[in-house]
Amino acid sequence: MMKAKVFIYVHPFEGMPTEENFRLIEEDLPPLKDGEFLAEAVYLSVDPYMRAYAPRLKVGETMIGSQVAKVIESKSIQFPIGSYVVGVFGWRTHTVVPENLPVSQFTPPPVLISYDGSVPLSYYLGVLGMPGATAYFGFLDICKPKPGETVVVSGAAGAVGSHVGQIAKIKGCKVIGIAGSDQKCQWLKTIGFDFVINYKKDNVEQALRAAAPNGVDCYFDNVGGEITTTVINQMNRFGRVSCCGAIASYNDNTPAKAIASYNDNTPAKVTTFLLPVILQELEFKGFVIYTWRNKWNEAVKRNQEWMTEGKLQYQETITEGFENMPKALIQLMQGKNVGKAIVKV
Ligand SMILES: NC(=O)C1=CN([C@@H]2O[C@H](COP(=O)(O)OP(=O)(O)OC[C@H]3O[C@@H](n4cnc5c(N)ncnc54)[C@H](OP(=O)(O)O)[C@@H]3O)[C@@H](O)[C@H]2O)C=CC1
Ligand SMILES: C/C=C/C(C)=O
Repeated sequence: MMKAKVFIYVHPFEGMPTEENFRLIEEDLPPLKDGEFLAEAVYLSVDPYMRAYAPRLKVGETMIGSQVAKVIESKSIQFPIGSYVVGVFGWRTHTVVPENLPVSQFTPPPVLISYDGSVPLSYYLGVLGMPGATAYFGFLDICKPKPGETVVVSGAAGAVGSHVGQIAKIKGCKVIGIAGSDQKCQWLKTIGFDFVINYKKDNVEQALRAAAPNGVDCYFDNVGGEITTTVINQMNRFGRVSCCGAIASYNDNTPAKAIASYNDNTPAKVTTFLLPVILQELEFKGFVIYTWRNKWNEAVKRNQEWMTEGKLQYQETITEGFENMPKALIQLMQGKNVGKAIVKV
């Protein structure tokens, strides 16, 4: 009988995730029924939404997450043995998957990868996967950048942010990245960002005024909190804000704190960006990337072309060993990843 290693969510998060929030168990897997396949994880994705989403899980449920897996047994014509698949199977080494897995807002159906060996399989969890599609559609469809415009990206050295900044350069924009270390800022310069701000060291308000003396036209927001208030207060009329993530508040459990500044959790502070939204007539749009599920291939194809053309650089932070999933998530929340965070089984 096949056994799976599985991380379950055993203690609800309070603040930063800890190893105690999870327990590693072994699960006996049943034999396959018609229409099912057995997926063996090769790489697992480590994403901020895991911290944000997990409070919706019941204690004892499998942690949510996606993976690239190899089909090692199959009773499904759609998913033959030897093929590779990307699926939201959770933090598990092995999974029996029905080919018609129920779909929800955060759990798209498993997708076969047309894998030719030209890039590592892990890229399908990053630049050629969900974060790559997030950068592509979340920036182009919502910010609608024009050549010559000034674009600010927060969380700039992460999987999504580093990609958005490079698309903005491809589109002829001036790009300012905000990230949490000098090492990250240095890397952003090497991949083409025009200006960088280390929000842990610099005065963001002043540094942004210096980098964008004519104001900001597009803001791709990965973090929320005080950085967002600061950027929105420097936006030009008819500017566009793509509200992608709010990681600055993911470790706060109370809704009031979750929308307020991460430094000064007074709910009143949140109103300080509503006036510029109104007076500058800004477009402010939140999104969940799976809404673009039916156009996914457009992003994969374009991102692949940009990589081949040398216009899109990509970096991963890879942690070895399935048992290190909790550690990798904690490190991501601490800002220790550069580019896409991945666990190799
Ligand atoms: N709407 C959607 O459909 C999607 C949304 N997202 C969101 O996009 C954002 C980026 O995701 P992704 O690129 O995968 O993750 P990243 O690779 O950017 O990793 C997270 C980074 O966030 C930064 N960070 C952590 N805490 C804070 C804080 N308090 N304030 C500012 N920055 C912080 C850290 O970098 P640093 O050292 O710079 O602090 C850390 O490395 C997340 O908010 C995520 O939830 C992602 C995918 C889809
Ligand atoms: C699909 C991912 C969503 C967030 C908020 O990270």
